[in-house]
Amino acid sequence: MKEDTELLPAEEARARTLALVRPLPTEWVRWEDALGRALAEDVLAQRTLPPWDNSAMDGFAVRSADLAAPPPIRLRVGETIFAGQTPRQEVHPGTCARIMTGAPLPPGADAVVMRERTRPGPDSGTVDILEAVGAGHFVRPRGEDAREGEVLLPRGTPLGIPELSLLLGQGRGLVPVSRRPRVAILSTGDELCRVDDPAAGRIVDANAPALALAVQRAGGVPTVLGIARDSLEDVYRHLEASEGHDLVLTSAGMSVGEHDFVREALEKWGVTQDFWRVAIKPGKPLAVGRKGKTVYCGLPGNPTSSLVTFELFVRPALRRMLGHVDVEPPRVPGRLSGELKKAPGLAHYLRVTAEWREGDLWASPLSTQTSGVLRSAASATHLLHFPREASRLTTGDKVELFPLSWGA
Ligand SMILES: Nc1nc2c(c(=O)[nH]1)N[C@H]1C(S)=C(S)[C@@H](COP(=O)(O)OP(=O)(O)OC[C@H]3O[C@@H](n4cnc5c(N)ncnc54)[C@H](O)[C@@H]3O)O[C@H]1N2
Ligand code: MOO
Repeated sequence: MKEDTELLPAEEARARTLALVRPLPTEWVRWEDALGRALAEDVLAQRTLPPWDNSAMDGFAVRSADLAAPPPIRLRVGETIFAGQTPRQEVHPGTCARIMTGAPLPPGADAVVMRERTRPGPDSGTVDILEAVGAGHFVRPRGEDAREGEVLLPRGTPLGIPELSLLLGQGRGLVPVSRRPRVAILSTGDELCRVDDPAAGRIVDANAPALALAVQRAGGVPTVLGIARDSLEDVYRHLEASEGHDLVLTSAGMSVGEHDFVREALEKWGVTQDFWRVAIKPGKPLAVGRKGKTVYCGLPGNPTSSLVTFELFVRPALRRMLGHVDVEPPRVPGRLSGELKKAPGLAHYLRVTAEWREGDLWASPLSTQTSGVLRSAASATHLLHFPREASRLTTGDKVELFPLSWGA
């Protein structure tokens, strides 16, 4: 890979990463597997919902014209209509029907008076209506939720619970979505051992499992390829198992140390590097490239750096593969609680805890911000963006906060 000493601004690095990925091919999945994914096609309504005008309340279906006189107005009560029944009688002038929520409005009626606004009449079979209501009152009109043939939800719609409920209401248990990205994860480092095979003097590989969880939470299917030793040959040998994946994440070996072989191994494996090194802290030595349809992200080894770069670059790429339209990391306005200083040049993404106070989200940076420390990532709720060229922020300054997707 070509040495490139230019540091890319984070926004540009994200745009270039996103330019390498496309939504993956469509598959039809059952609703249980669709939550959090995005619609791969426009979905048309195949039924009109509600299928008929129906009552929004338990009460009486009336002719609004009967209620022109000052209340109380006495009406004769005909049939009782429950949800799921078909009315058998027309409501004639001077009469009404007892009706339950969801039951179809009987012919002749054009409004519903809720039960609490009535009282039984003196004669059985009569009711006194205590309020005058206009046509349409407490009537849920036919087609209010959906009309057959119209676009119910457009392609790219994120499938949350109401969207899936809407599709289920249409009788659709199968949903078109982009297939889940297959993501290979490779840790590198002579110092590493596996968590189920710990060795004295070694560092347990926490990055690959953490990234696997992050991939899973983002909607991808992770495969951990193991731990490669710090040699060109061993990293290359492990990369052979990355064939057939949509995305490959490597961890560590990205810097300029004498054991940092990952970029060289990626180049030998045939990956064309798009960029290396981003003007951010943590996460500066990130590299992104492509081989065929597979995108390779070389993440820095420090555990916090690997999670932050996942959040800022990898997760948006996974979201695009999953067919989401809105893929930028979400951000919210906040205010800084505290003082911050740095040299211009790198944008810092600080681990903060944020709480709502007096109408603002106040962010307090956690005391340790070094990339090697995971403790502060563990208690952080947001990342605070301290812009590249800024050198000082003080209490009350407006800041951009990135809510973290990695927490519980
Ligand atoms: N001369 C320079 N040195 C460094 C620079 C630089 O610009 N010039 N950049 C620093 C930055 S920033 C970072 S970030 C790190 C990234 O280094 P690498 O990606 O090469 O990662 P390593 O050096 O191999 O490891 C860093 C650190 O993380 C631990 N680690 C690695 N893998 C795992 C894992 N799977 N699970 C848990 N912990 C892991 C590793 O033991 C090291 O402590 O480079 C700086 N240096
Ligand atoms: O950018 Mo590195 O990720 O500070 O430690």
